[in-house]
Parts: sequence; C-alpha cells; structure tokens
Amino acid sequence: MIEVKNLGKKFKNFWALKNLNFKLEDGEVLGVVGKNGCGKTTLLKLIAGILKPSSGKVITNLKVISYIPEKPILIPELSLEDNLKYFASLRKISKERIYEEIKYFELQVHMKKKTQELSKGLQQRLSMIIALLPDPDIILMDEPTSGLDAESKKLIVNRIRKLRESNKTVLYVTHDDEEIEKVCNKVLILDEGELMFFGSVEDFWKKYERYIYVILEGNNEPLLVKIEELKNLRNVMHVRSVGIREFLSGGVNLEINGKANFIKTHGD
Ligand SMILES: Nc1ncnc2c1ncn2[C@@H]1O[C@H](COP(=O)(O)OP(=O)(O)OP(=O)(O)O)[C@@H](O)[C@H]1O
Repeated sequence: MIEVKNLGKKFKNFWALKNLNFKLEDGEVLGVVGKNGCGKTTLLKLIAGILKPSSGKVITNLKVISYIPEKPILIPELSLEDNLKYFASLRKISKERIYEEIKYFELQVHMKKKTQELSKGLQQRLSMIIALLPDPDIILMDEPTSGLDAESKKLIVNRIRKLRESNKTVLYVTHDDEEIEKVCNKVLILDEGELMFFGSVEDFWKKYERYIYVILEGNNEPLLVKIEELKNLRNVMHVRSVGIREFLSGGVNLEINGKANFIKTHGD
C-alpha cells in the first residue's frame, strides 16, 4: 500500500506539485500521465525518497523500492555482464536469479558488449534487470518504454504485467495510450502540478465520456465524436478508439475535477 497525503514539492518559490492525495493497494499498476513539466518525475522521486516533500507525506508499509530513471544509470566502460555482476554483488543476489532475468529479457547474446555500445532498448532492459534483482515491493519507472524498439517495449510491458500478477506495486510514467489501457489498472493525470484525475481507466471514461474518431465517406479528416453519436452518423468509413492521452491532447480542455468543456476536431 502507498498512500500520498497532501503531498507537495516546492523548488525555490515554485510549487512543482501541489497537495496530491491518492492511495494505491498492493498489486496495482498506476500510469502517471501529463504534459511536460507537470511534475511526473518529481512525484516518482518523492515516493522513492530521492526528494523530500515540502508539504504532506508518503506512507507505505512496503520496504524495498526500486526507481528506474528515464536515462539508465549504468557503468559505460563495463560489459553488460560486468554491470550486472557489480550491481548484484552490492545486494548478494544469486547467479540463478540474475540468469532468470537475463533469459527473460533475451540478453544472452549481448553479455560481453560494453553498455555504451548497447542500443537504447538493450540498455533499458539491463536497467530493468538491475532494478528488479533486489525483488522490490514498489517499482517506480520514468518513461521505461519511451523511444524504444518494438521488441524491447514488448518485453518491458509484459514484465510490468508479471509484476502486477506477483502483487508488486508499480508507478510508471508513460506517454502510450495502449499501455495505459492494457497494463495500468489506475491512471493519475497531472496538470501543472495538480491532480486532475486519479482512478481506473473505466472511471476516467465514465467521468469524461467516451469519444471515438470517425472518418466519413468523402472526408479524410477524422472527427472526434461521442460514442453514442455514432448511431446518428451516416456514411461512416472508419472508426477508431481514442486513448486517454490522445483525448487530453486532441483539443479537449478539462477543468480540474470537471467535465470536458470543449471539443474540436483532430488536427485543427
Ligand atoms: N531540482 C529542481 N529545481 C528546480 N526546478 C525543478 C527541479 N526539478 C524539477 N523542477 C521543475 O519542476 C517542474 C516539474 O518537473 P518534472 O521533471 O517533475 O516534470 P515532468 O512532468 O516529469 O516533465 P517531463 O515530462 O518533461 O519529464 C518543472 O517545471 C521543472 O522545471
């Protein structure tokens, strides 16, 4: 369990996070969403204990916390294998446990390569292993899949699912709507340091109403419409769903704790 109570962070005279309140149970995966600079990394760092709160507190009964920063922290001159050996030696992790993760993340053939020579995806897989070796109860990840190749992304997303199945608590920053819908059971939306929404994906759509994109015959421009309006439309050529992030960035203006207050068509 993690409970965040009246949590705030001030840098000089600027509040990067203001009065956040939410609670996560064990085994929940929270997607942290919001525009650049809205305080996502600050929130993870406060929970990790890297930053001290300026107001409020983080309460948890869980002991081992792993934080995976956006840019992996690895020793560039050492091989993948030696990086793992080094980090494992700090925690007395068994060889079997290390090999289990190497196999899962399909890194066997890259063991002798220096980490500075590895692609971003391989570096991120290695970073995940290092963070998971101590068997953390809470895993905090800052955009773990952003800008990665499809294979690395798949392995990381599936590993997050496995963490959820083994009752771990995961908070991760993501810009990917598909991941939010498929991996996260809760979503937290920040807007300029304030909590705009916290709850399940289903509750988000209950609150803001579900929208879809439709393409009508003779018009290539997708239209954003409420799902129940579909039955009133003629000559529909194509329909596709809208994810939370796309919804937020597609011209929909949400008031904090309010309803969507205007809609415009995609691409305007
Ligand atoms: N150490 C710091 N000192 C001063 N200001 C900071 C510090 N760390 C973050 N900030 C500011 O706090 C705000 C929130 O930053 P944060 O990195 O948490 O945002 P973010 O949502 O993670 O952004 P991004 O999506 O770009 O990574 C930003 O305005 C940032 O400039």
